[in-house]
Amino acid sequence: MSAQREMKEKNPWHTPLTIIITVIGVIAIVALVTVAVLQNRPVPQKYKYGIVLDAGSSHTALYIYEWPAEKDNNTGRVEQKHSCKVKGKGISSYAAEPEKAGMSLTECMREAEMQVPSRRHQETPLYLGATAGMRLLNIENREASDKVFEAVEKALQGFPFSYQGARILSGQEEGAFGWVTVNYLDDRLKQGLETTGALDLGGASTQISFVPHEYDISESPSNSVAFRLYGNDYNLYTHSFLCYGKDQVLRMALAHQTRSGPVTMSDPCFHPGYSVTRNYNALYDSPCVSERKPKEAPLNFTHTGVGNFFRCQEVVKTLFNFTSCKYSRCSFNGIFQPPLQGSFGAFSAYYFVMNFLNLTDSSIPLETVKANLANYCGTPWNQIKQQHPEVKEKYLAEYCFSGTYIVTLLTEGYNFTKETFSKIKFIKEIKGSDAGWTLGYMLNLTNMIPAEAPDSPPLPHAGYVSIVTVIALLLFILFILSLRPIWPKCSKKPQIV
Ligand SMILES: Nc1nc2c(ncn2[C@@H]2O[C@H](COP(=O)(O)OP(=O)(O)O)[C@@H](O)[C@H]2O)c(=O)[nH]1
Repeated sequence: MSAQREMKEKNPWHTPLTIIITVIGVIAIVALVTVAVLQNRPVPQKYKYGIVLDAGSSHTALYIYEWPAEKDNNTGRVEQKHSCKVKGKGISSYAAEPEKAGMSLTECMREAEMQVPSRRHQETPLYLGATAGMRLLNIENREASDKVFEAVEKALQGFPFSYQGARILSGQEEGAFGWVTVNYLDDRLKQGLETTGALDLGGASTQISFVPHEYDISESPSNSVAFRLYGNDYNLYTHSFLCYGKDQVLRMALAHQTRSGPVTMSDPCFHPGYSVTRNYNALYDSPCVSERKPKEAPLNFTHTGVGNFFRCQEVVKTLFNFTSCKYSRCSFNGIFQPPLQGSFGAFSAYYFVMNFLNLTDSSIPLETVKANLANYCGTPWNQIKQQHPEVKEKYLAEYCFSGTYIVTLLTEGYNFTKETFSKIKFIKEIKGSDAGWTLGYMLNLTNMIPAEAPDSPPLPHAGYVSIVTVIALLLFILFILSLRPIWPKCSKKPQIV
């Protein structure tokens, strides 16, 4: 009994100093790990927002973008949260009644108020960018264009967002920002990968943008945009062809075929059996065709379809001028274009048309695309209407023309061959965000893409916590080992000193 008590008293583990040191050691380690975990735990995500209105020639669309609030210092990913198609036509069509241009935006703006949390309203930038429709109105009637902008500004300022202005984008900006959007969404910029070219087809203009190999920038400075993004330099070639969007090019095709002012016109770009009455004044009411208006023409003409893809291609080809080129090489209309490079993303009306025609699959050879179009154009109008009762007649009637124009523009205009044609991907969106200039525009205006690569933390959160835990455990084991001289000896019999 007394020997046992003596053993207890002499057990070095039971000295008050050892107990205190052990307890402090354990508490310190637990505290260290807890602080590391708590400090670095993922907090519930908070977002910031930006709104861009794309005032196109045929319609206006509103896009809401969001990105993690704590990472707006250039590292957070910006994504499209919501989009809204404004009912009615593009703002340029309200030249005669500008207030209605402003009013037309109200419904989508109200949606935006609901989509963006109210505590973020005041800090959310709101931009409106107008493209070729307003470029044309500005050429045609400057005063009317200014009035439309006044009405739109007034309407937008009535909403609680941080209004940053409405302006017409230059064709160069439209092309370049479309390219930024596609490559940003594909993560090509941050990773410094080879970039994808961008092909955008609107109603009133069309853009081509890509980074060429060995491009001599001095040849045509107006077609070049230099960027430094995430530490990489890009020399982008871009060109916007005003009047070569699909609605204006259709006007040009109709103008070409009615230049003698006939009463009836047979059009290979429309289906056999198609027939509508068109008004000469309405057709020629655009700067893209106004100079071609026949001197003498009746009020109306009957537009009938013949449905012949190859003859339609001949009509479309007459709209491109291949005769003069003062550069080493040109696309058409005397515009410089370096050799095509790499893969391309084709969006906007390229996608609408090719998707309707079931021709978005890049593995379909160019020859098959043409054969399918020839077959489609030759199908009687009645049959087409029966097959697609859900599609708006205006769109439906024009797919033969638009498809023929797309193929002709790409091959004859931009010089895509049967090999390079397969490098075009017809896309609507990338990772949930629509392809188009709006995202690139906002990223640029909010400085969300830095010129230099941002410093990234050396370790991700999980790695950091694991390392702290492992080090803490090692320290604890080391501490226990350091107490070895005072460990009790291992023996069956209690040792009595
Ligand atoms: N088939 C089809 N065409 C569309 C649709 N939405 C727009 N478009 C057409 O696509 C073209 C692009 O229009 P828009 O963006 O307003 O032109 P931009 O301002 O010249 O770039 C126009 O010819 C529109 O008629 C759609 O949902 N389906």
